[in-house]
Amino acid sequence: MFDNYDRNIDYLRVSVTDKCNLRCKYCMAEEGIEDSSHANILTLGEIVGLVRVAACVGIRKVRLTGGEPLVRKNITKLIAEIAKIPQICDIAITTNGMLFADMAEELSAAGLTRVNFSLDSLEADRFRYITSRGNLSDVVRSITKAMEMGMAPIKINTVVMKGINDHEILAFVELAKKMLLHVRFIEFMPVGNLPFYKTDRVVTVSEIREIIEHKYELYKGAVIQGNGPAKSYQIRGGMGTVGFISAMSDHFCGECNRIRMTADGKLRSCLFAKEEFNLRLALQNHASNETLADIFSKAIREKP
Ligand SMILES: Nc1nc2c(ncn2[C@@H]2O[C@H](COP(=O)(O)OP(=O)(O)OP(=O)(O)O)[C@@H](O)[C@H]2O)c(=O)[nH]1
Ligand SMILES: C[S@@+](CC[C@H](N)C(=O)[O-])C[C@H]1O[C@@H](n2cnc3c(N)ncnc32)[C@H](O)[C@@H]1O
Ligand code: SF4
Ligand code: SF4
Repeated sequence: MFDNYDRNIDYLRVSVTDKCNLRCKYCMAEEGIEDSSHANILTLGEIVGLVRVAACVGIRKVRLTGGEPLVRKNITKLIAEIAKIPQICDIAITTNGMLFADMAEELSAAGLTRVNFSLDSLEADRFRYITSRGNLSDVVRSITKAMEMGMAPIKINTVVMKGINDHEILAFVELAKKMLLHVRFIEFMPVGNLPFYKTDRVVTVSEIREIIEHKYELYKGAVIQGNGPAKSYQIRGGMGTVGFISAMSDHFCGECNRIRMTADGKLRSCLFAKEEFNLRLALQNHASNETLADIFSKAIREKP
C-alpha cells in the first residue's frame, strides 16, 4: 500500500520481545528490560493474526527483531506460521548471533529466508566490552553455520563508534573481501541507550568510505536482496560486499518502505514517530480484521 508520500510500504519489522541476552552499550542499559513491561507482550497467535492482516494491506516482507528475537520462546513456531501466509515472500531475522548456531536448522526448516547478524567487533575483548556479556566465538560459530547451510545473503550489521570500534573498519572490509558476507556499516543513532550516545562518537558514512577507499576499490555491483536502506558496493577482487546505512548524515526517509510493530502490540509508522497505534488494545476489544486492517492502513497513510 502507498502512503501519502507515494512510498510503497511493504515491509513490516516485528519486535517479538524487548528482552535480550546481551547489553550492547549503545542499545540497552545494564539492568535490561523490566519484567513488568514484558507481561503485556503479544502472544505468538496474536502476532500471526496481525501479520495476516498486514499482508492484506500490502505487507510482503517481515523481519523479526527485538530485543533479541531468538530469546523469544517458540520463535520457530512463529516463523512456521508466518511462512504459511501466502502473500509473505520474505521472512528474515536480525540477531546478535549468540543462539543462532544451535537453532539454525529448525529456523530454516520453519521457513526463515534470511538472517542479518549484528557484530560490532572482531576482537574478543572489545566484543565483550561492547556487548557487556557476549562471546565473539558464539557469533562466529553462528555466521559459519549460516554459511555452511548456504543461507544467502548473509549480512553483518556493524555500528561504527569513534574511539570504540572505528579502528576495525578495514578488518571488517577484509572479512567481506575474503568471504561471501555483506558487511553494512551503520551510523550511530540516538536510539536505545541514550546516555551512551554522543555526537562525537558518530562516524559518518563519508568518513567510513574515505578510510576504506584509501585501501580498497569499491564499485557498484549486483543488487543484494534486501528491503533496507543500505547502499552496497562490491570490493575489487573480493567475494562479499560492503554497504552503508547513513541514518544520520544522509537519511533515507524518502525511500522508506517500512512500518514496525512493537512487542506489546503498538504499531509505529516510523522509528522516530511519537504516535503509536495500539493494536493490542484493539485485540482486547475484539476488533474485527476489518478494523485492524483500518488501523494498519491509517498508520501507513499517515507515515511521516
Ligand atoms: N533510520 C532508520 N534506521 C533503521 C531502520 N530500520 C533499520 N535501521 C538501521 O538499519 C540497520 C539494519 O537493519 P536490519 O535489521 O539489518 O534490516 P534491513 O537493513 O532493513 O535489512 P535488509 O532487508 O536485509 O536490507 C539497523 O541496525 C538500524 O541501525 C529505520 O526504519 N530507520
Ligand atoms: C536493536 S537490534 C535487535 C536485533 C538483535 N538483538 C541484534 O542485535 O541484531 C537491531 C539492530 O539495531 C542496531 N542498533 C541498536 N541501537 C543502535 C543505535 N543506537 N544506532 C545504530 N544502530 C543501532 C543494532 O546494532 C542491530 O543491528
Ligand atoms: S543491539 Fe541487539 S543484541 Fe545488542 S543489546 Fe540491543 S537488542 Fe541486544
Ligand atoms: S526515520 Fe522513519 S521515515 Fe526515516 S527511514 Fe527511519 S523509519 Fe523510515
